[in-house]
This record gives sequence, C-alpha cells and structure tokens, in this order.
Amino acid sequence: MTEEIVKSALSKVMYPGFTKDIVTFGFVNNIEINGTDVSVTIDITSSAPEVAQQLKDEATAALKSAGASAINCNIKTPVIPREGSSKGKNIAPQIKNFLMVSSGKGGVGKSTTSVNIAIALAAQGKKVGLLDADIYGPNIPRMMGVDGMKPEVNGNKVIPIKAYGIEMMSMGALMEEGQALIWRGAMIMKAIEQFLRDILWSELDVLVIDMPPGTGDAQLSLAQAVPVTAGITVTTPQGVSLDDSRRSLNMFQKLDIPIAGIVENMSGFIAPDTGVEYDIFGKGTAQPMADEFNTKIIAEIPIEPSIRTGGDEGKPITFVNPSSESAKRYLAAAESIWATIEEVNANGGANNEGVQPTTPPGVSACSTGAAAAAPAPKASDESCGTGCGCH
Ligand SMILES: Nc1ncnc2c1ncn2[C@@H]1O[C@H](COP(=O)(O)OP(=O)(O)OP(=O)(O)O)[C@@H](O)[C@H]1O
Repeated sequence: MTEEIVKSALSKVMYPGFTKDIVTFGFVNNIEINGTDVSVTIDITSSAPEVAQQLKDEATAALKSAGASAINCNIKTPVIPREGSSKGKNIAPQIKNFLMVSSGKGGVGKSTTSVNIAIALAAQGKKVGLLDADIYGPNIPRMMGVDGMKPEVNGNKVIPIKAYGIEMMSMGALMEEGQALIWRGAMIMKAIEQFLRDILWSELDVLVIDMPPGTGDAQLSLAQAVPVTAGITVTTPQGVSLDDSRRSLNMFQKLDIPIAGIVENMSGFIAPDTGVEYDIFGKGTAQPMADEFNTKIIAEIPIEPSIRTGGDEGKPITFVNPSSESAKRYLAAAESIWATIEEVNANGGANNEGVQPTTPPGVSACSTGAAAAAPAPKASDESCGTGCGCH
C-alpha cells in the first residue's frame, strides 16, 4: 500500500448528500501505512452519527478493495457545544461562538474592524469565520483580497472562500452587485438563515459577523437564529456617530446579546511621516457611553492611511503589518473580546430564548405581510420558510 493508493481508493467515497468525494473536500488526514495495514483519519463537518457510520463503512470497503488488510478508519466529527453552554435556537451548532459587529451608521469602519478583528483572532490561534451580512454594501471580499471570486457550490451548499487563514462568505460573492438593495423583512431573514445553514462552515471557534449599519431586520433575524455570544459596536468619536451607536448598544441589550465593548475608530490621526498622533474628529469621546452601558472601549483605532489602502487593496493591516500601532490595537481588542466570550460561556453561555417570536395560541407567528404571502409550511418543514423563526 502507498499513500497514493489509499487516496485514490478514498477518492471514490462521496460525502453523503454531495457530488464531491472526501479527498477533494480535504477531509482525509493522517494516513499511516504499515505494509498492508492502513490507518486514516477522516475529519468531517457533520455531527450526524449516520453520516459518520456511512463514511466509515464506505471508506473501509474502498480500502479493502484496494488491497488493505487491517483497516483503522477513524471518523472525527465536530464537537457540539456542551449542553448548557448556550441556550435557545441555534441553526449552526458546529460554530461555537458568534460575534456580532454593529454600528449605528454606515461608513464608520465596521467592515474594516470586522476584517481586522477576525484576522487578529485567527493570529491568536482561533479557528475563525467571517460572515459579511452587510447585504446592502458587502465590501468584505474586496477587503480580504478575494473580490470577484465565486465560491464553490456543491449540491445546495456553498463552500466558504478561504483567505488569510479564515473562512469567509459574503452576499457580495453570491449575487450581482446591488441586487439586495431593495430587500426588506422576510427576504433579509431568509438570507441570514441561509448564510448560517447553507454555508459549509467548519467547526469554528468563532464566526465574526459584519452586520448592515443600524438596528433592523438583519440584527433581529441573526439573534433569533443563533445565540450570539457577544456584540461590539464601532463608532467614530463625533457626537452624531455616538448618538447612533447608543442605539446599537441598546439593541444588544434588547436582544440579550452580551456587550464585549466599543471600538472607537478614526480616533486621532497618526502622521505617516513623523508618527505623531493628532486629534481630528476627537479621541476618547466614547468613554461616557461605555460607562453608561457598563462596558469598555476595547480599541481606539487612529485614522491611518495604511488602514484604508489595506482595505482597498485587500491587504488587511493586521495581517500585512502586525507590528504597526493599529494592528497592535486590533490584536489587543481581539484578546479583550475573547476574554468576554470566555466569561459569557463560563456563566452559562449566550441565550436567545427570550428573543424568539412569541405567538398567542392558535395564531401564526407569520403575521408580516411578506411572510403571510409565502406558501404555507408543509408538516415536515423545519420552519415555515420565511425565516420568521416561528417553528
Ligand atoms: N482607522 C481608519 N483609518 C483610515 N481609513 C479607515 C479607517 N477605518 C476605516 N477606514 C476607511 O473608511 C472607509 C469606510 O470603512 P468601512 O467600509 O469599514 O465602513 P463601514 O462602517 O463598514 O461602512 P458601511 O457600513 O457603510 O459599509 C473605507 O475606505 C476604509 O478603508
């Protein structure tokens, strides 16, 4: 037996429900050969016992017909979070933690923050996904250097794009530009649910989610679909931005999302020639708001030209220049966020039971115009299909 023979045998084993084999998916690891004895580990993304059993049977049969005698086929499945580590509805249980990145208004640097925090968390050894749920202005693909790249679709699942060591998916990578601009209510809910259910995310330590600006349907849908472990809000130091950010923090409270802190972005300016820091929009002005919400400023990120060029060119500063002042601040913010996530989990985990739709007996929760117009759910459906979360 050789590694080539083993791989060729296993490449005949399709992943259940897909038209692609387990070798192409990259699920086959640790091939050990001793004469005709073969030991392999198959690392899968499903935690369903029947999938593991089917793969074990098919892989063992394939190896046997390729000439192996003693076969040890170890199927590794994702660890489902401990009972009690989070509560309520969770349509993406292979993801351990969810971090919602919000802002009161557009253009304050929410996507820039999401990208750099995601990269910082990955640099600190976490398995990270980055979901661009800013359906109205999906610019994460450009910032991650994968603009225009279409993800691979397999069956009815989409495989996340990989960049800078993290898994990424964006509405921008799935549809034509501007297509989502008129989306409202039920369509947004459906899109958010699909991002979580129909994307083949691996077993992640954390999914960083870049939300659309403001406090609307997308935020509510996300909070109802998964227990969000922590939320951060991004603001600039000007009073008008702070007012809007207050609404964001209020929303976290209403949705039972633990607040991990505030990123004050464009906080001062570091002159690239001298390194001297100047106040432009102000600096430290978010502190009273942090006190009001019993949270903290986890980073003051200055206006730095290389943050913008890094975004435009798809070269995030935290990856390409981790020793820069701004990158150090993103890394410190990521540490602080992780500490909050651990604290939340140590205290029973996130819980979205309180934000599920409540329905008086005999009345459908699908009471919005768009949802009411949707086809009636079949008895076997997991949900009514409108994403209203009523089942
Ligand atoms: N600290 C910073 N220094 C320099 N440029 C920055 C900084 N933060 C963000 N930018 C730039 O400001 C612009 C807006 O940032 P970004 O797209 O991250 O904002 P946003 O809040 O996600 O906007 P929207 O929600 O409207 O999509 C981008 O060109 C980005 O590169």
